[in-house]
Amino acid sequence: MTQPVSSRPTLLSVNVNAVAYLRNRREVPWPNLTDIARAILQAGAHGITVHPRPDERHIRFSDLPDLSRLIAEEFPQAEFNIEGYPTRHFIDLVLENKPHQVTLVPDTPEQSTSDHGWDFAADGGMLLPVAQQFKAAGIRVSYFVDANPADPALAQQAGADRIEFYTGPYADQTSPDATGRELARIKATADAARQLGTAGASPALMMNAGHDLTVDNLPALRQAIPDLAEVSIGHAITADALMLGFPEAVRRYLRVLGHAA
Ligand SMILES: CC(=O)[C@@H](O)[C@H](O)COP(=O)(O)O
Ligand SMILES: NCC(=O)COP(=O)(O)O
Repeated sequence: MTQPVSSRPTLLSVNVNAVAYLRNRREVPWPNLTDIARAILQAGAHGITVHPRPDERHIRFSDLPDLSRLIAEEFPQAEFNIEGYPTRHFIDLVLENKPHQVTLVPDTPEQSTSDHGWDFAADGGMLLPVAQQFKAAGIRVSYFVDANPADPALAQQAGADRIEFYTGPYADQTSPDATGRELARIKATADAARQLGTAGASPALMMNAGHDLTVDNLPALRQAIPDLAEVSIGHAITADALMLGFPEAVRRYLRVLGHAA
């Protein structure tokens, strides 16, 4: 079995959907999404994630140019990651706003939040030309996947540069046994992704993770996947920020992810 390469620190991308949700309660421009994203990046986070949904219930399509410009002009080393289902409108939004990474998620418009990864047997044929279009524009493609060892190879066939583990089933368990079983599934899927790097010409698939991650459930996840490249975290870090402020909340997550912060 291919061993994890190293236990390098995992990068932190902060999802600002929840901040936009709060702003949208009123017809006022605060909390200001750009100012919050700036504070997050100044505190040391490595990137900003947004998941615009078709009803614009949190991220508005008009937020994307502002965030893209903030990163390009003030934090050129940071990563902008846009998540979503690849409708024609979403594809155009991504191409216009040129993030470093697009994470394709199989959510239907009415879904309240993400709750599963791609079914590559059903959707791989549709996804490949979409991935090729993004890659031709210089945008890295990541697919949201369930913990299933068959999926990394299928994701790669569908054009993936990376996969993002859907960590809800791991994070949301309440018994240690069930948590351990979910973690073992993620670990087996990570092993399968690493194997792709040894299978010949195909490059290794790097691994991201996200959904319901917290300072409490991250350490075991990192121990299971020492080469986890990036996590995107929104709901829990925003909850922490309400108590601590974003700069201190970001620094707490950075410490848990192996960074000196
Ligand atoms: C893909 C994923 O797990 C996150 O993007 C999550 O779904 C955030 O979306 P909401 O903020 O709309 O719940
Ligand atoms: N890709 C996952 C993400 O961006 C944030 O998910 P959550 O922390 O809000 O559950």
